[in-house]
This record gives sequence, structure tokens and C-alpha cells, in this order.
Amino acid sequence: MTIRLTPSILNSDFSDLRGEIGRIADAADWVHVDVMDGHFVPNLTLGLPVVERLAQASPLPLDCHLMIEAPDRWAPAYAEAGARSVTFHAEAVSAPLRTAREIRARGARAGLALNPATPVEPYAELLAEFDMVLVMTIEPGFGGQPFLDSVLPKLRRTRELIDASGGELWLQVDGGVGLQTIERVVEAGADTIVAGSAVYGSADPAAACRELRAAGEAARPTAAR
Ligand SMILES: O=C(CO)[C@@H](O)[C@H](O)COP(=O)(O)O
Repeated sequence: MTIRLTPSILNSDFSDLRGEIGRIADAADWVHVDVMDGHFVPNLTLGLPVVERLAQASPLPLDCHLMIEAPDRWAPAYAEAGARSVTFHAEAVSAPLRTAREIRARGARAGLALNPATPVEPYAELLAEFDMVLVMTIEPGFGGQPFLDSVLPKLRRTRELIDASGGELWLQVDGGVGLQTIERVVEAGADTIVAGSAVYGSADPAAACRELRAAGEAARPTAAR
């Protein structure tokens, strides 16, 4: 298990997204793009046309996190627009398997996101259909919220289920992750780290990425090194 860093551009300068991604290009692995529709979450960000242009302009692959209603209808289009990973929410989707297959059929990785109150167990048998599980460590919608320690037991359980499935799924965490909390999530089994304000709230986002990566690597369970 190596640590993957997927900084979120939610709190970056939306008038210069290409430039903002450029600031982390040498220090991050992916860029996490939060798509919010103002319905599934009470915030509105960007959609398909912007993702399509970013996919062409970005030096990092796009990891699109869809916080939208009806992802069954829209998720495959994000894969077609060039996102290399498309994650939709368990609470919003009607047909998770079909949607995951449609994403994969378009050459992207398929992710399943779980809100803090959503248990992972009902999805245990479906994990083989996915490339990633995203465990939210805040209520989705806004950056800069405090990390929810109450989600850690579910994160550990998700790691157990992934390991038991024998699959190669990534385990992503999103929300309130920074130097104060990364150790907790990595110890609990996360290998793919979203960080928004911890990166873009810093005067030097690339340096913030490097510090986060070093802290995450140091916290990796010994057996996984
Ligand atoms: O999905 C979301 C918010 O819903 C995130 O990706 C945020 O952008 C994370 O920001 P921080 O909590 O790291 O500031």
C-alpha cells in the first residue's frame, strides 16, 4: 500500500483552475474534482463542460467525486469527458452495479462514496464491481469542516472488507484531512487521501502535499510498507 495524494480543488481559485492544478502537479498523484449540483448537497460547483476542458488541460488525472442526484444518468458522461476516476454516492444511486459497469466500460475507475451515516456492510458483496471506496469523514458539501472521528470504525471495517474481497480497491478518505488527522486515517486503512484546505489553504500547496505524503507514509501500518 502506498499513499496516493488526491488534493481537492474545491477551495482553490476557480477563476484559474488550470493554474491551481499546476501548483500541485509535481507533488500530487491525482486531482480531486468535486462536482456538486445544489440538490444532493447544498452547494453548486462545476459540471461536465468544465471537467471536459480540465481533463485536456490538467497534467494530473482527474478524480471526479459526484455529489449529485441521479448519478445513474450522469456518471458515465464524466468518464466520457475524460475523468480517469468517477465516484458516485451510494445514497443517490438507483443501480450501483450498472452505473459502475458503465463507468468502467468507458475506461475509467469506478468509485462508491459513503456519507458518514451510511454503513458499508450492504455493499460488501458488490466491492468487486468497484475500483475504490470513498469514506466521507465530513458531511459532503463544503471544505474546511472538522474531521469526524466517529467515522474511523467504519473506515477500519471497510479496510477489512476490501482485504477480504481480495480485490485491488483503493480506500479513499475525504474531509478534514490534514497534518493533524492523516495519521488516524492511514492507520485505519486509508491509502488515498483527499485534502482540500490543508493543501490550498497553504501558501505553498506543493510543499503542503509533500508534508502530507511524508506524514501519511510514516503512519502506514508496518505490514503494508
Ligand atoms: O467533498 C468535499 C466536500 O464535500 C471535499 O473534497 C472537500 O474539498 C474537502 O475539503 P477539506 O475538508 O479537506 O477542507
